[in-house]
Amino acid sequence: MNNSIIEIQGLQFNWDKSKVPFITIPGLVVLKSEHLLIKGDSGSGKTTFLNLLSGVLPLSSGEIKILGENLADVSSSKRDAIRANHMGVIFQMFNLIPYLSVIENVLIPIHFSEVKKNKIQTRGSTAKEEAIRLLSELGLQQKEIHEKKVTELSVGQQQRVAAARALIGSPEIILADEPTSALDEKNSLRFLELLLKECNKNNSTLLYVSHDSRIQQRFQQSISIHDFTENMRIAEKKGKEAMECSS
Ligand SMILES: Nc1ncnc2c1ncn2[C@@H]1O[C@H](COP(=O)(O)OP(=O)(O)OP(=O)(O)O)[C@@H](O)[C@H]1O
Repeated sequence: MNNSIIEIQGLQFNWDKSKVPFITIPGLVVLKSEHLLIKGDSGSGKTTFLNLLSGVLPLSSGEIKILGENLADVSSSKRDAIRANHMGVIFQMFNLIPYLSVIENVLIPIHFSEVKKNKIQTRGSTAKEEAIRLLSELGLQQKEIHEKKVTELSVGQQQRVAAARALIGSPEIILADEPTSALDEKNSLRFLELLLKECNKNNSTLLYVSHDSRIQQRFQQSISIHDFTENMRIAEKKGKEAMECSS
C-alpha cells in the first residue's frame, strides 16, 4: 500500500517567473505519521513552501501531490477543499480572531469542513467537547478555556489555542510555521512535545518549520529549503561549466 501523504517532484518557485527559482525541491516524499522538520535561513522560502503545499499559492512548475491528488491538476476551489478537509495550519502569528471566544476560535475549521465534523461525530463527541478536550490536552486551564478572551491569553497560551484549532477534526496533515518563535527554549520544547503527542495519537503527518536545528532529533526527516536550492544552483553551474569546456 502506498503510505505517502505528500509527494513532490521537480518543484521550482519564484514570485517573478522570469527569475531563478529560490525554492527548488527535486523530489520529496513524506509518509503517513511522519514528522518533517523544515529548516532554512530567514527569507529562504519556508512560509512560501508551506503556502504551495497547502494550495494557497498556485504552482508554477513541478508537481505536489497531497493524498494522491496533484494540486496542479485541480481547481482553486478543490485546493481549498483539500486544505479545509485534510490539513490543519498553525500560522507564525497564530491568526486568532480577537472577538471570538477561545472555544469558538478552535471550532472555526469545523464550519468549513463536513469531513472534520463527521470524524468527530463518528468518535461519539460533539465539536465543542473535542475543542475542550484538545485545549486541556495542550495544557490550558479550565479558566483560560471558558472565561478568558483570546486577547487576554499569554503568547504561549494563544499558541496552544492555534494548535488546538489546527488539530481539531484530526486532519491527515498539520503544517506548523515557526509556532514557537515568540517563546523561550523551555516552553518551545514543551509545546513541540505536546504537538508531537497529539499528532501521534491521530497518525497525523507533521511539517514543522523552525530555525532551531537542536530539535532535529525529534523528527524522522528534515530538509533545508536553502540547501536544496543551493545544491541545484551548484549543479546547474557545474553543468554550464562542463558544456563550456566541451564546446
Ligand atoms: N507575497 C509576496 N510577494 C512577493 N514576494 C514575497 C511575498 N511573500 C514573500 N515574498 C518573498 O519571498 C521570499 C521568501 O519569503 P518567506 O516568507 O517564504 O521566507 P521564510 O523562510 O518563511 O522567512 P522567515 O524565516 O523570516 O519567516 C522572501 O524574499 C520574501 O521577501
